[in-house]
Amino acid sequence: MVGFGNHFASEAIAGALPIGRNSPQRTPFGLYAEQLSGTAFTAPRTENKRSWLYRLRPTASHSPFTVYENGGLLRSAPFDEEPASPNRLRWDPLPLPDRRVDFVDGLVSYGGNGDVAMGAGIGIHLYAATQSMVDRVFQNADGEMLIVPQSGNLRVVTEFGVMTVAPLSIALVPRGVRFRVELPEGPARGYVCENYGAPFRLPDLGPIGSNGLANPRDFETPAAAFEDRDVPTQIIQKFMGGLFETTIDHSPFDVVAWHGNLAPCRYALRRFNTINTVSFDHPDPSIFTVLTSPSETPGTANCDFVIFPPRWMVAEDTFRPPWFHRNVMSEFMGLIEGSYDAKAGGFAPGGASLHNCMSGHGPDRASYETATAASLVPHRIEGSMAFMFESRNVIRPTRFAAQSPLCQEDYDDCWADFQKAQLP
Ligand SMILES: O=C(O)Cc1cc(O)ccc1O
Ligand SMILES: [Fe+2]
Repeated sequence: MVGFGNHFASEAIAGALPIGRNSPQRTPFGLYAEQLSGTAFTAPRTENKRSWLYRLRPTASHSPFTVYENGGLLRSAPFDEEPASPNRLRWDPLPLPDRRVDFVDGLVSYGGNGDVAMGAGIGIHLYAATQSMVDRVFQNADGEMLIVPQSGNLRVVTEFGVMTVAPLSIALVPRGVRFRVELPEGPARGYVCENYGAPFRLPDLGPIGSNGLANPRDFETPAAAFEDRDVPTQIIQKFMGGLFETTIDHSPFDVVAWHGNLAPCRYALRRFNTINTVSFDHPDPSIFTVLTSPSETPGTANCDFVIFPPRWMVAEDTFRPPWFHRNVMSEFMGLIEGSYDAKAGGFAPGGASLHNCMSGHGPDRASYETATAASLVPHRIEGSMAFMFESRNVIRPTRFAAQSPLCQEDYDDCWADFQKAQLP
């Protein structure tokens, strides 16, 4: 079903969805009606998100959660394992584990900001998984999950239905929605932005007008699909930064029908309507925002999800790659495929970089030299997809990220030995 944030109605069995009311005295087939809220009941109508789920058994029926110790590298805000540092960081790609690890156990946190307890900030994770989740599901009370596959297809089974998500697509799973990640074609790797703050939404378009960037109808939400499987199923819940587990005696993907505007969706990044200069100068990358999680300060995002898709570069008398800059916002970047126009080397698909508040960065020396010498004919950037999680607050690396051998010790060298400008 298409449309970002639309009000959908879907039933996997005809007649399962109550008509004209949410909670009739007796529901069709004796299904259990359950409301899932994504915003406060009293949030303004334009922001309000909730869905009604009609399921074989109530979610409420379960025994207490106990601590889940997976010894893994998943961390949460506040990110205070390492002292804050203004240094620029870049990482080689995260290798696939040589053992059997699923999506949940394969999450490795690189950093983040804010505080889960305050519902503010983000957690940034990479995943590297070699096996499907089997009879276990994940539920995140701390935030919604923006999943950015880099290699390997994911089959994301959710309470609302099933989505196949391939590299160059993203999936957005709302806070609290249970899901299971299967790897239908083998190992998978990618990035996750765990958003503790306001749910991601489409950015305003201002003078761009009523179309462009990510168009609402290109977001796809699965139709209702359910499992009627009475097998022990482990629920792993992330709550206030910790992982907890309980086991129920059936699949929680037992939602036969649902309606509402809170639901998972996927989006193919190649559908992005990239808008850029047709005259001169390199515009600010906000022109490439796919989704934004606003903060309380207008125009100052808790997180922007920004992509750098294939596009024509036509700017005249312009240094075309990203310029040198110092940004009040903090920038975590990843690369899905190809190469990035500000970095001639060292930023590989599956790798990552972090340029925090006021840290000088920009084109490396090789990119600078190429771009200042290039003939400014129309040029197409092809086969490349970088992205950025850009946040109003400093992104603190985890101990793993700061101390891992993947962290490139020589990153600063890419900006060494620029020739001094020559005055007349
Ligand atoms: O630092 C980066 O590479 C991201 C970025 C890209 C761009 O086109 C302009 C500014 C910016 O921060
Ligand atoms: Fe930048």
